[in-house]
Amino acid sequence: MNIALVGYGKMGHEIEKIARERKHNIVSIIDIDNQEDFDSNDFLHHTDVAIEFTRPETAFPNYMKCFERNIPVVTGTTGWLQHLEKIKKECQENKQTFFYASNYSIGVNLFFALSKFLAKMMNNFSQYDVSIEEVHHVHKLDSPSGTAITLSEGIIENINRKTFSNLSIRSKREDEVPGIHTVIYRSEADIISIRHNANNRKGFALGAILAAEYIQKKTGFLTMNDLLKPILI
Ligand SMILES: NC(=O)C1=CN([C@@H]2O[C@H](COP(=O)(O)OP(=O)(O)OC[C@H]3O[C@@H](n4cnc5c(N)ncnc54)[C@H](O)[C@@H]3O)[C@@H](O)[C@H]2O)C=CC1
Ligand SMILES: O=C(O)C1=N[C@H](C(=O)O)C[C@H](O)C1
Repeated sequence: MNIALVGYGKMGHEIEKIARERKHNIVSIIDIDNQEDFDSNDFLHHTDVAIEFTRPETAFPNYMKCFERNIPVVTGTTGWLQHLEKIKKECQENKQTFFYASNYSIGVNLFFALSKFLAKMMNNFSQYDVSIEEVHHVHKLDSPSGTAITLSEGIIENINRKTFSNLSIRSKREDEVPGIHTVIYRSEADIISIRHNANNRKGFALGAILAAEYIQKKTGFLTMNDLLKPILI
């Protein structure tokens, strides 16, 4: 598979390593200083997928640049969801290919499923109040994290008494923490919590490559639910 990396920061570098281990080719690397490479021969004619990890405000313009050139996109950038409907429309009306996950780690996606299952049970136990905590490195630009937003959606879908306005999400920024997410249920009598703690960025990078492999010859708006459907209960 021929990959273009859009964004060559912490995630871009990690994805490059895993892509090469899996014998994929990196045909172009586009960062802030070489935007003209969106019109290079390699990007236009030799790219099977663009893997985009940049910044909240640059993500949507980058997606549009890829769509204008009919290049499929796998992205993990968070903090751009105000544009979600426009992206879905592009996929539907112009047959573009777009894969987004707020978190590509397989472990986090198991954690999402576990959190939904717990929320479904907690719908019957109103003595518990639920909240989310997330901790990330000090360089993170968006808050709350994309992962915390996905966790909150899974909880709100399953607990009738919970809405976006009464579900508390606490965000902390500390040192170089790759990402910790905790869902906490507190009652007067006890506390139940479940946590995912990323040791490094390898799981995010591998998941993004798996998504890029998965979307080959597919069109539409795709997520980890599509990728993991055969293996998640
Ligand atoms: N979905 C997931 O599993 C994960 C998502 N992320 C998200 O991915 C994004 C990137 O994370 P990191 O790599 O840690 O950030 P980073 O700050 O290390 O790297 C971002 C890179 O994008 C470049 N960039 C800025 N504007 C650009 C533009 N217009 N075009 C191309 N490149 C541009 C920067 O120069 C930098 O090299 C963040 O939004 C973060 O929240 C991070 C880890 C996992
Ligand atoms: O910025 C990060 O680093 C991460 N961002 C994603 C998020 O916002 O949830 C995924 C992961 O937690 C790392």
